[in-house]
Amino acid sequence: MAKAPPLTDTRQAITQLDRDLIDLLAKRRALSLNVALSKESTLKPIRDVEREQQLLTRLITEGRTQGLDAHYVTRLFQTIIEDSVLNQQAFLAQRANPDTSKPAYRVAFLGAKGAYSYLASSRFCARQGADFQQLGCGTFDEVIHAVESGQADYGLLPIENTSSGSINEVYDLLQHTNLAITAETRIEVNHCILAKTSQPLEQVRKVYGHPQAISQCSRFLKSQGHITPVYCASTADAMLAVSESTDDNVAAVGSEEGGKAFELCAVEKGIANQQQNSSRFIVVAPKPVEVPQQVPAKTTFIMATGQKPGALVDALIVLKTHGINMCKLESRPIQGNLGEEMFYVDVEANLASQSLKDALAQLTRLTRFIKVLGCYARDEVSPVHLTASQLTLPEQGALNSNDRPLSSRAHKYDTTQVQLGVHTLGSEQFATIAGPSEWNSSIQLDDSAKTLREFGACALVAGNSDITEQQANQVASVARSMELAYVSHVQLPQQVQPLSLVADVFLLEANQMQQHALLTALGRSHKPVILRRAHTASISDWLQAAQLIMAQGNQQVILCESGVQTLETGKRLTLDLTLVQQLKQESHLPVIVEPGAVESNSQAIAALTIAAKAIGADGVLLNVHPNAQAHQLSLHQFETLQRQLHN
Ligand SMILES: C=C(O[C@@H]1C=C(C(=O)O)C=C[C@H]1O)C(=O)O
Repeated sequence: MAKAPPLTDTRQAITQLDRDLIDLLAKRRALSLNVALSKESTLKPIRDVEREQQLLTRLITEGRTQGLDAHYVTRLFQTIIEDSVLNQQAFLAQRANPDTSKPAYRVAFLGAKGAYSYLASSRFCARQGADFQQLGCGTFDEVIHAVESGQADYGLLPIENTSSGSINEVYDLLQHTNLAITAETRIEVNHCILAKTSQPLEQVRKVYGHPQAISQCSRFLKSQGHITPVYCASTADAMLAVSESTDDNVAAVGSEEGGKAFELCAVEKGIANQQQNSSRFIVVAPKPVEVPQQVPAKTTFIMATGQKPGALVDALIVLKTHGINMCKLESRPIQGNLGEEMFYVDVEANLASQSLKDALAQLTRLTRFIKVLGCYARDEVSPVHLTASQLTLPEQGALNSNDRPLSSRAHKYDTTQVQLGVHTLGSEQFATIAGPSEWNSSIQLDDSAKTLREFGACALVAGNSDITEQQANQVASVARSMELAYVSHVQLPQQVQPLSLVADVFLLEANQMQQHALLTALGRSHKPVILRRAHTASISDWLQAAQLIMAQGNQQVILCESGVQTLETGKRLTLDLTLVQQLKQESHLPVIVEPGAVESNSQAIAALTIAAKAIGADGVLLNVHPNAQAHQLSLHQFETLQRQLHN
């Protein structure tokens, strides 16, 4: 075997490479400011998605020749591009507002070093290229006062969190200040349990935290019966309380990064109810700013409509007729005017644009009160997404698709039939694949499987993609004893072969549809694959993913429609049943639907299942559990549904 070079030498070489990377990144950033300057004179928008797509596609191809994975290259460059866009925006915004530029900003925020507001403030200053002079405050009121009195240049206030929602106190304060909103900034919130010493979680007795932080982690904290939550005025206060406590078994809720300011260590990470948890902050200043037209802008205004029926609708129609997109609407009681509401509206438009000027003029005629709180640059760069075909390259040895995709009716006319236990999927009969996503005991799993079998299910699916090998074996043996096919989740390419020994069918999560290596490995296996459509993928992306599997040899692909992302805010999905017909015309692959992915209500799940059958789907995938919760059916509801389906 070749001898490894000395560790210190290799590390030195890596350190040097990292330095070069930093140099290169700084050079790239400087160049992007030149681009911003040309866009300033040509009035071209900062964002150029087409250029980003070309750039990513080229980098992916180049990366591949050097053995770098497409997703790795994409992730890296999405981050680089995000920085480049935000940096260009801040640069042009400063040039448009030269009097705001200073070498250092005094920023007032809630709490002290370590708080999320502190992290957001320092990020805001860094983006503007200014030093951060911190002015920690005890309340939101004090933050506003610090800016109004001239003690601070800017105030930073959290306005909403993806998990706990809007921060009412801040909305209420905005009604009474003359400060303007001049910027927004967003930070990822990664809540941890922070203690003075590294210790097992079981030893922690008390957890200090800001009420917002505690509510964002309510599920985790409830599951830890031995921990009592204690409210503090800010996250920084919570950390301070822990660092000054003589009791080692108290802890704080906060970010790992913030905890370092108090020498606290994370004894548990990722404890928020929502995996993706971010907070949006607004920046307030004495004077409003202008946003250059090349920069995507947002404007916030408040209005009180009359109390007659439809007054709010009338106001919103004004935005619609001027082609203005509203991205947030919040209402708060008007203090002192019982029963009256003030509406806070965020729109994606520049205050300098004619359409917003006209809309606001019309609104002043309709409302009893209206005031613009500010216009500022949008702090959001949604990453460009490449299609599956851009992310993948044909593999050597793979079947050549020519111009007839392997999934198409042009390639094969007859519907593909897949054997699932005793059932033939793709035949005239509608198939039911069902099972619990979790179970408490093997008796419960056994009983569930028995009912499912008795009422016509042909395959058992249990657990989720985190299922352990032991659990998979348990489900497989229950399925076998009931003559049900075992549908197994699979996450990684290396699991495909060992799981093939127990699984009858593989099931992919929607977000795995674009995982090239996994699809390739499944294409080489001999077990049918249920391919869920990614929630943002088009039909052609979906069939491309099927092509990838089929090109490796495995022709047994089942398409599973589990909803596409709508244009609604949040993560709302919609299930387009008309698509089943379209798919069945285009493709010979069997199609099943998963209504529980988009509907939480059991009656709606049942109705969608019946509709799916009526429209020609080959089967359904259902989450069935003895103690059914949202998105699930109880065993009894399953039984009723099956009777309806087979009548
Ligand atoms: C730098 C530019 O501006 C933006 C940033 C890009 C980048 O960092 O590569 C690419 C396209 C634009 O969205 C550009 O237009 O070239």
